[in-house]
Amino acid sequence: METALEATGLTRSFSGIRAVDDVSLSIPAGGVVGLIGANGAGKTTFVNIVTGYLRPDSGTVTCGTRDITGLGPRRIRRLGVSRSFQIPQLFLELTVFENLLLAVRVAGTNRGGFLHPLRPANDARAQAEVDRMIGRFRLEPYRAQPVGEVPGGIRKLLDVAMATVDHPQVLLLDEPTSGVAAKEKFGFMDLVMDALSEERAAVLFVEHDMEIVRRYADRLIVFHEGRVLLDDTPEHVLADADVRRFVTGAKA
Ligand SMILES: Nc1ncnc2c1ncn2[C@@H]1O[C@H](COP(=O)(O)OP(=O)(O)OP(=O)(O)O)[C@@H](O)[C@H]1O
Repeated sequence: METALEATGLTRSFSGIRAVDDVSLSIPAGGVVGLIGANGAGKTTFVNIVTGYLRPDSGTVTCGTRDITGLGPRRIRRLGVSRSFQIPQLFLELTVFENLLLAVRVAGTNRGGFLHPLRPANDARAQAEVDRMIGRFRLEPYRAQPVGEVPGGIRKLLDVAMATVDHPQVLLLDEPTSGVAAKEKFGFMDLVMDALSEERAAVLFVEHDMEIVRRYADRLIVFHEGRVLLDDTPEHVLADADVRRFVTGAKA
């Protein structure tokens, strides 16, 4: 199967502590992979390295056949690896439409070269891409509302939509359901996963909610103290004694 993203031997220390320690993993094109682990296991550090927010001390990251190790976040975004954040990074005074337009400009793979993110909204292609995302993520009712006035769940959805503009090959979602009301989490994930599947993006999502990983991941990777403890089907991983002991806290 074609590989969308591959990390090999990634290592990163902070003050002598190995937050990510010789991690190798791959995400197949179109795959949906969950990443779990206790607090401090290195999940966010891994996502930050892959998306260019942190440099690794050693190791490589490739997207398709392209080596993206150590490139900056914008460059990596343009090469097809995108992310959302645990706490959405949005402009609260701007509308949903305007936030998406900024995301399209920043993603800026746009055939004509780089567009300044704050240029007036006058190019048809960018607006068409925004309209496509508004439809894909069912954001039409909120289109003209300032983001500061929309519900938290809609902000999370908008954050994922902003990460999805311009056809990324791989999306890394950092705790997509944190901040989403418990009764809305499945509806939220159904919408997100359907949209990402339609976009044919591979997904790696960091998640603490085991109901969510069981339902949406077709493979699960477990981090423990910066290393890959297990990489298998959700069924096998969630039944594993070490995973129960170190991560999920469930009794064997
Ligand atoms: N910028 C930093 N400076 C110093 N230490 C850091 C930094 N970022 C992460 N760490 C440390 O690296 C280790 C891994 O942290 P990381 O945030 O990647 O874990 P995590 O699995 O994402 O945890 P959580 O589930 O709580 O978000 C922790 O010991 C953390 O304290």
